Amino acid sequence: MDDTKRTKFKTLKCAVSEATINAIKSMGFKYMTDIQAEVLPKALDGIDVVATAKTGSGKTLAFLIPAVEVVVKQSQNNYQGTFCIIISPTRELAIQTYQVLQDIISHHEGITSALVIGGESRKMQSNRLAAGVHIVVATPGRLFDHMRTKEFDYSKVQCLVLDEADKIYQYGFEEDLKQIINRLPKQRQTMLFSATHAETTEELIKSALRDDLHSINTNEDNDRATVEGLKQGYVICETEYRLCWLYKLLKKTQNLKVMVFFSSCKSVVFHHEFLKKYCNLSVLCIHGKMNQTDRTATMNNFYKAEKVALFCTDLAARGLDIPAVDWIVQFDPPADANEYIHRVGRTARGLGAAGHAVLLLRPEEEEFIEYLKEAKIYLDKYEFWDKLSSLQKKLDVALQNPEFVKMAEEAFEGYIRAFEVKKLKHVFNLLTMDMESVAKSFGLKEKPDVDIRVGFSKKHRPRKRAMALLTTNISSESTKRLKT
Ligand SMILES: Nc1ncnc2c1ncn2[C@@H]1O[C@H](COP(=O)(O)OP(=O)(O)OP(=O)(O)O)[C@@H](O)[C@H]1O
Repeated sequence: MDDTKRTKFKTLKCAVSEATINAIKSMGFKYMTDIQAEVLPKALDGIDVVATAKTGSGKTLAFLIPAVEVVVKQSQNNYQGTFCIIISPTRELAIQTYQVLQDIISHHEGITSALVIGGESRKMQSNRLAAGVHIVVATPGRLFDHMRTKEFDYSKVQCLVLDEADKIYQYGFEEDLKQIINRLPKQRQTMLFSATHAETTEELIKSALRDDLHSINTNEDNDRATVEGLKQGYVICETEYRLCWLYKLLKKTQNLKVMVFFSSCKSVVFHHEFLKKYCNLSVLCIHGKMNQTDRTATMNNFYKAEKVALFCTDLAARGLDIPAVDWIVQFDPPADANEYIHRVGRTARGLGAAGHAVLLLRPEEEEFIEYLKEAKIYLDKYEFWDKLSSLQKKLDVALQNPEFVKMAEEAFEGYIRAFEVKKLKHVFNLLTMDMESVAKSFGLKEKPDVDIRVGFSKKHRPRKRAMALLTTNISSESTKRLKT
């Protein structure tokens, strides 16, 4: 859309304080994005809102502006206390939202805020909360911990924002969130934001929002699910050459900012160790097993970097707004279309932005492209490079280190386990997977001794049907193959 057809933030002057308008101006924004133009008038009127809009469409300001204005309205009354809570599914997203909030409130006098996330000092957070900060940005687990203490008085909360609502459930915070919602004052405004809509969101809407809510979905009118500025394609690669393909890609993109998605922490660790230490490439990594200090430091480095690759799990896929990411590489396939959308949403963000994405698939997985088409995601087929460098010598050096061998074996296991939880079993088929080739793709000469039928972690335990398949229906041949 050309800017002349867009609505200016200035038009909100009657409902938004001058300080907020000035803050938006200093952030460099003049026109509202579609979702902002739809949400802001309603939300500023105190109406409950459910908003679904593409990644990078500007949802953060669509809820932060009304949240700040709730506090501004209080300035005439008794100004002490927590009036707004914003809940994010991941610590990184909470940190980012908190930073944007600081940009807005820096133009206001006396509005206070706190960041309440896991991995950081409870005592310090508790002191901030006891002081009655106006706006709290939090992850659900830690927020609920504080709500069970006497120090945190949340009885004045008038506005609750649930950002990336479907993911809050998916990350296992369902119970915490239910308890939080039950404890908060019933007379409040609730806003729920997401880029994709999951069934669980419906349940949440029923339990947390008022009946006269306003529902906005700027995705519905579009004939494609991803943003216009994104050029996206896929590459078919034989399993055993996957690592060589990644190496070549990183060599070719050395002057760019790239995010590479993996399905397990262990896979991130293995690929990071090999490509950084043994291939001398410039690579960062982030995953859920790292401590919070390292996670934050890595994200800060990646924010600032102009050219580097970040290896990550889907922890980093949601909501993060990193400047100028050139390429999104999905080295391991996403679980479904929603996850695809969130991953590629880390590039081509904001009005008129551009970016690239590539999805790597094994030949058996090509049907996934049809499935994406049904979800209005259209990918070009990219040519595979005919020449890949052999990494065997480098791998042989690395494999002399027993710790590296352990990393490779764990990454192998992590890769397979990720398939257990994928819904599209006929596309991501564990039963027909050639485990020898998978082992080779982790540099291993032989399949490690991993029995994928036992020792399922709770999170990865397959549903009854899948378990029955694994234990009874499969032929002895495939049993042998599975018991790698
Ligand atoms: N009105 C605007 N004009 C121009 N750029 C904007 C505007 N509003 C937000 N942006 C920029 O667009 C980018 C994406 O915004 P934001 O992070 O809020 O997207 P989002 O919809 O929350 O995405 P996701 O679903 O991935 O979390 C940010 O860099 C932000 O600064």
